[in-house]
Amino acid sequence: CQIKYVGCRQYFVDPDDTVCQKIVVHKDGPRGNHFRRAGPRQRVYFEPDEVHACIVTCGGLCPGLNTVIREIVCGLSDMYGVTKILGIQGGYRGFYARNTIDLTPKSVNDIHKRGGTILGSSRGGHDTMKIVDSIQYRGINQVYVIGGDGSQRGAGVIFEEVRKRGLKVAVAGIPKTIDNDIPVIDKSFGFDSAVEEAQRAINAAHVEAGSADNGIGLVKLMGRYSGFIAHYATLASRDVDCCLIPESPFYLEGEGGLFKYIEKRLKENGHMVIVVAEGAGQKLIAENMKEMGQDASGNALLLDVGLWLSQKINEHFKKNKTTINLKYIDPTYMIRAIPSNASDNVYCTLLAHSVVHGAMAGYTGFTVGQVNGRHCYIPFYRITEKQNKVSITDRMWARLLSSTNQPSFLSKQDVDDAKVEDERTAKLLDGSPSNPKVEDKVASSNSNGVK
Ligand SMILES: Nc1ncnc2c1ncn2[C@@H]1O[C@H](COP(=O)(O)OP(=O)(O)O)[C@@H](O)[C@H]1O
Ligand SMILES: O=P(O)(O)OC[C@H]1O[C@](O)(COP(=O)(O)O)[C@@H](O)[C@@H]1O
Ligand SMILES: [Mg+2]
Repeated sequence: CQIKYVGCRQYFVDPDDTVCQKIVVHKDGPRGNHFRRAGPRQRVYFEPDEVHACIVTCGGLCPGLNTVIREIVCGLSDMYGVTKILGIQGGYRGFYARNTIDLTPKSVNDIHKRGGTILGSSRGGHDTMKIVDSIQYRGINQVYVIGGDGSQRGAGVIFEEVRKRGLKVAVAGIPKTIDNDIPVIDKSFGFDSAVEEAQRAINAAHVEAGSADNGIGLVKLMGRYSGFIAHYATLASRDVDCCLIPESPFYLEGEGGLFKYIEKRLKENGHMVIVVAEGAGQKLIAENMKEMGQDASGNALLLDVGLWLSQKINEHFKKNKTTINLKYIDPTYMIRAIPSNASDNVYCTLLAHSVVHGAMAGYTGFTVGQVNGRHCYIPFYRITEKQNKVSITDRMWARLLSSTNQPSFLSKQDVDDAKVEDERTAKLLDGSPSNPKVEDKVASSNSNGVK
């Protein structure tokens, strides 16, 4: 089967092309992992009229979800002439407990202008047997899962079960996470939009703080285990005096602590802005509050660091008989609910087209992602074995510290621990040097040897 509109041979990707995970290597060192390069193949595995695709969105919202849905539908339809595309509503549990909708280029035409997901999403409800029964019963042979680390783990077990049953089904993921906590890939879609939108909240905090005596603007941003939004929004803004993230422990009292730093900034400048990622300081808060448990997907429910910090700062200055004006802004869900910006829209389009090319070529058990600027197919297990975190020992975090002039809050022990953790992560993600992975093809996983 051939791709519809392709006129020139150069457009196709050589199936043996690979993308290397490590771009900076020692001249005598190992070359590291390579992933299959994404893109259209001259020969594809599925005939368009035999394809029955489905799309599901799982986990929290993220700008760009609708763009990815739109471009999978339009990519399948316009590039390959596929007509049967099903939208699974309400996340994984939608496979067995909810309605489905038919998706056509016409029905998805305008959706990229809207935030959220037209399919709905949910946490929890991943029942592998019921999901694969539903895939089998409906005759679905391409499954597109748009979701974060949890969803990709879910896609991984669906892929295993599909393989066990010998079904001719391609299972493919598109990584979604506003927190940018998926490893290996350069960044996740929606992240740029989130950082841009966060600027509006930081600006407001700065205006409020600057207009009052001893004004303090405190902004909480998302980031459960990874503080990338707070980190990048701080670097982008230049109005932030202190950024607190989950990866970097901090303390309040004494020399080198947050209170002393606030006192110094107020003295120097008369006002200050603090950005805090929602997962920051959780250990510190848990010392005086009860933990909150877990959500339906097993993610930790967080204590509200923004409210807690506001209260602690207010108490501290009251005790010191200093009047301050603290304004706390929590824009988290407002940021998550926006449509994606222009650069994310382009990124979402490329990801969607790349994943369609991969599934049509018969690859399965992979997530599409950009690695060192090139799109490629990454086996599920490579991105689910570790979370992407801000490295507090690398130069990007050092740039932030020099831009805010905040104390590092870290002891030598903290830095040594972070270095050990960074090395462990690098080893785990690098794995053993290998040939291109994703050798899993729908055909080779089919015990009946179809095609
Ligand atoms: N280890 C896992 N195995 C199977 N399904 C999982 C696993 N972890 C999470 N899921 C499912 O993936 C979906 C999304 O997970 P969640 O953690 O809420 O969001 P995200 O995918 O954005 O990280 C949920 O329906 C959840 O049940
Ligand atoms: O209130 P909800 O929907 O559970 O979402 C809160 C969480 O969702 C996130 O935005 C993203 O998490 P996921 O990538 O797991 O969807 C986190 O930053 C935040 O802690
Ligand atoms: Mg997650």
